[in-house]
Amino acid sequence: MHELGTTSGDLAAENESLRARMAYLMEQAERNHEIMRRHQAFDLEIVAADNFSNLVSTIFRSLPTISDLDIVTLSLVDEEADIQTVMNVLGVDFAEFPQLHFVASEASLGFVPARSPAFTGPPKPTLGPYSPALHQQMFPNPPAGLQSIALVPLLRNRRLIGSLNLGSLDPARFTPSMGTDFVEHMGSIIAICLENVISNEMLKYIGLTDSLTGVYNRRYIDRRLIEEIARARRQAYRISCMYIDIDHFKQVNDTYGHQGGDEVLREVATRIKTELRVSDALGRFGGEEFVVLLIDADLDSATTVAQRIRANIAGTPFHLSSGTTVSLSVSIGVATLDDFERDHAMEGVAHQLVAHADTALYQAKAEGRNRVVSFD
Ligand SMILES: Nc1nc2c(ncn2[C@@H]2O[C@H](COP(=O)(O)OP(=O)(O)OP(=O)(O)O)[C@@H](O)[C@H]2O)c(=O)[nH]1
Repeated sequence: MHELGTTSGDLAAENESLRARMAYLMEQAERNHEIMRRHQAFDLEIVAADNFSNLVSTIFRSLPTISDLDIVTLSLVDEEADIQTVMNVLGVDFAEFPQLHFVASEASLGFVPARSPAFTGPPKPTLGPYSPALHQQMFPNPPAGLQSIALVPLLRNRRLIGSLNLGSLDPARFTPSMGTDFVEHMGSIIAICLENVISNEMLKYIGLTDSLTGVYNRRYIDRRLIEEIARARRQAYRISCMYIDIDHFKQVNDTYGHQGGDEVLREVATRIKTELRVSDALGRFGGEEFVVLLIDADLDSATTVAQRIRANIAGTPFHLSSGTTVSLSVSIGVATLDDFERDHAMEGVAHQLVAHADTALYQAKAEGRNRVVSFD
């Protein structure tokens, strides 16, 4: 009897403990389910991001919340700074993303020893304590009290494209003994999304720019002009246009060959750009003609900028890679949008603005070249 009583008491206690364990497991399962649900929602969100800015801002905004992290940063390999060039042209403001930085090589991410011919397998995530000396590059502005970190390699076709860097104030959040499946999965989705948006942005860039000089092409300038006219009307500011043509460019080609001509075109584009504001847009309209849209500039200020460009080109000879030096000049026509044009259709106004600048350019050529003429 006594034994039986003890046994049923034990059973009751065991039952109780099993129930508690069960409840705990259920709670865990629910929590895991919730985490999975949030991560799936995050995956969908980043897959839907249609450009570079949207993708990185989603990562930096959502990942700390859904993964309960204190800092998330991203290091991207950009060997020739192509990604940065393209994103700059497409208007990405990197100042908005202090958690994003670029490195010049895969090796500088630290996953692959710099000189390691023996390296074969893909790099694995690094989990463990945060060390300011080791992780300064990944966390340039770490939160106070950062304790543990996970550096997750971003791989595409066995190529390391970057590193997703996660940090926590909790020392137990990432430890070397932890499994890495979860962060690897996260890294692989982010890597695919990054590669996709970067390729898309590259295509966009190619469609809008001139491959020889890297400045915008005519298609972009035509489209941008319409947008700027609409904005200028709403916000009541002036836009002006410059038509620039290199004088006697045919002689450059005839004397120094097509390659010499191409070098001159690149250098002219670079010099024009140095005289412009970032809000202005420079395009090559084919051959040796460039067009500049000057935003928030009246005829006087546009003419002043044009004179600076003319003086820059005429004042400093061009050094070609063959060792030859060429002296050049440009002729520039300048025109501005007048207030009365506000009532006209935008396409017509855009066309007229460029045509006026072209007429002024024609006059500059007729008057002897190396000069600026304003349309009035
Ligand atoms: N190198 C190079 N030359 C080009 C390119 N596109 C057009 N050209 C050349 O640009 C020259 C334009 O010459 P023209 O239109 O006669 O004018 P110009 O010699 O500059 O004379 P003015 O404009 O009257 O001062 C031609 O020789 C074209 O072959 C290009 O992409 N690269």
